[in-house]
Amino acid sequence: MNIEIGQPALAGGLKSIGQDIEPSLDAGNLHNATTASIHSPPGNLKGLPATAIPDFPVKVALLPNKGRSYVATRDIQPQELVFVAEAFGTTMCDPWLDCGVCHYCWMNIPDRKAQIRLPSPVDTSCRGKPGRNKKRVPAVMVFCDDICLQRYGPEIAESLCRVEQKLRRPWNEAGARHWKLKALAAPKTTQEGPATGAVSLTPLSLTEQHHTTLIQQALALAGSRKGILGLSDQDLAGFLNCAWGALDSLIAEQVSHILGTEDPARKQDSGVRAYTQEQCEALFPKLAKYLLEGNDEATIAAKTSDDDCETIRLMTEILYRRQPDMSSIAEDTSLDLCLSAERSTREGQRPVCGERATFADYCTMQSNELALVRQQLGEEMDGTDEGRTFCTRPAEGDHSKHIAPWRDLLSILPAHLLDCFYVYLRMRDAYMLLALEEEAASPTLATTLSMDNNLFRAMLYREVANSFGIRDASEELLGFAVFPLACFFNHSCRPNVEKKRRQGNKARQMEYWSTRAISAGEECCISYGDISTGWKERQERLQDMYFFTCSCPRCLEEQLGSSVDA
Ligand SMILES: C[S@@+](CC[C@H](N)C(=O)[O-])C[C@H]1O[C@@H](n2cnc3c(N)ncnc32)[C@H](O)[C@@H]1O
Repeated sequence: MNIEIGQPALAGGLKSIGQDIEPSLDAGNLHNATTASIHSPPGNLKGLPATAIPDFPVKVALLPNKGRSYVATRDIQPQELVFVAEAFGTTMCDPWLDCGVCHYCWMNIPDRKAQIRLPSPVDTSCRGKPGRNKKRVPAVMVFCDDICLQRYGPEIAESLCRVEQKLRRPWNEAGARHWKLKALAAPKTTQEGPATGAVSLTPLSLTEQHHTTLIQQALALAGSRKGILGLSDQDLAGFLNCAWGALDSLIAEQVSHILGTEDPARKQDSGVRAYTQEQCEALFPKLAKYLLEGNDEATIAAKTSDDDCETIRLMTEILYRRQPDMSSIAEDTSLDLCLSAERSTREGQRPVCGERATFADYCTMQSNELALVRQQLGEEMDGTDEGRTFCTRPAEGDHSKHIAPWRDLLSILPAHLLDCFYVYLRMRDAYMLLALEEEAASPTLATTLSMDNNLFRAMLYREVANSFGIRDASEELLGFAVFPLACFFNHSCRPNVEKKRRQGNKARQMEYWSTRAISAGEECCISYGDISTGWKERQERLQDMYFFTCSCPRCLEEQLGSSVDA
């Protein structure tokens, strides 16, 4: 097996391929940097062979029009090991989950008899309500042996299987009827007058606002699809914060109805459950039905797609691996996306090391939210500005008139965002049901799986253009992995570094080797996938998948050649 940077995992799921989109603020601020600044040298190599990389050869620099990049701290010889990184989050493609590829080391399992399959045939983890039989669930993760399972983390593996089980539960019309949306009008004070466009971008203040107020604010920023495409980076981030904030506000409102927490008397009476299992199971399907189809007559998607499950598995693994460094990242879970470029620049100055990555390192990676939203919307519009139309007839018996403002917003949102909403609702549904099952048994689970839109987006849009495809010897794509500490290797069509996955029990580690002599101060680049194609094809692919065009010496030569030929 070898590994190469590949299509972002979302390419198969939420992301659909597009072209010719301007770089966003997330990447843009960094790209516009005018001076190259070289940052601190790397730290030690805890957990990795200390002697492997003497006199650490690379450090992070901020390069004009390229963002952060690794550059050589000294002359590097050909065939030198320059960096080692360990995977932080991984996700295996659906067809491979259950068929002899180890979830820890990604190798074919030589000894099928010794392999470990999770969940075990009788699912002891499925606690459910007292009196319910323990269910048999399909195996979704396979490990070579107990060593691989221990290295991966048995608790994480078990939880992933349980999340998967919830994700795969069917959402059906009959089930959704167990919950009627009980949306209330926005408080009078916040409804007065149209929004001015001066939107507060602080997520904390957003979460406290009523969803209809947030919708007004979003629509004041952009009332059409064309309007969204025309927004500055700052305003697009504000628009997205309002749209996502409205979704969270609506979810919080519905959850508080179900849990009875809007009623202080019921809240105090903690011994009595204010909700039924059916109500809880119906909540998110109902929301999806109203919001994403916008039409009470339509049917809801019965099951989460395999691709979306892949994305959610990756995020769930990251959430679990976040635990040890959660305290240091507490502030960052409510990221203001507008600040992400500034954050990234600042954090690029931290020492880079070969240590095991943390969630903070994950958040240091470049977010590609604005670039992807623009790309997807531009492609979808394809010259027209027509929104979707929704059935506006209120459903009988439902308090849907307060949901109606959603239709104005939903009719102009990029389809990509609706797909993200759907995945988010699926994820929140799975996490809520698991947390309710576990409320007595595992108080930590609710904390681990607590999720809001800021955390979801922080994880989702950093995976985009930063994950590596994992391929076997025959180039079959097995899955994706994120190596946050290696994410500063920029692309060149004439790379001077190549990556090789380690073998055996270090197979989650990636080595980066120089392919030729590199001078001190020179940029160290890998190639993002296939570079055997022609200049035009390469540029289209890089723009499409990574939001930039390459201007390496080879590209400049070939571009010149093609214009001379023409
Ligand atoms: C894996 S990240 C590399 C680190 C990134 N430069 C940063 O500051 O976080 C990939 C992103 O870096 C930028 N990038 C990589 N190679 C580039 C190049 N040759 N020219 C311009 N931008 C590049 C693109 O924005 C791309 O989406």
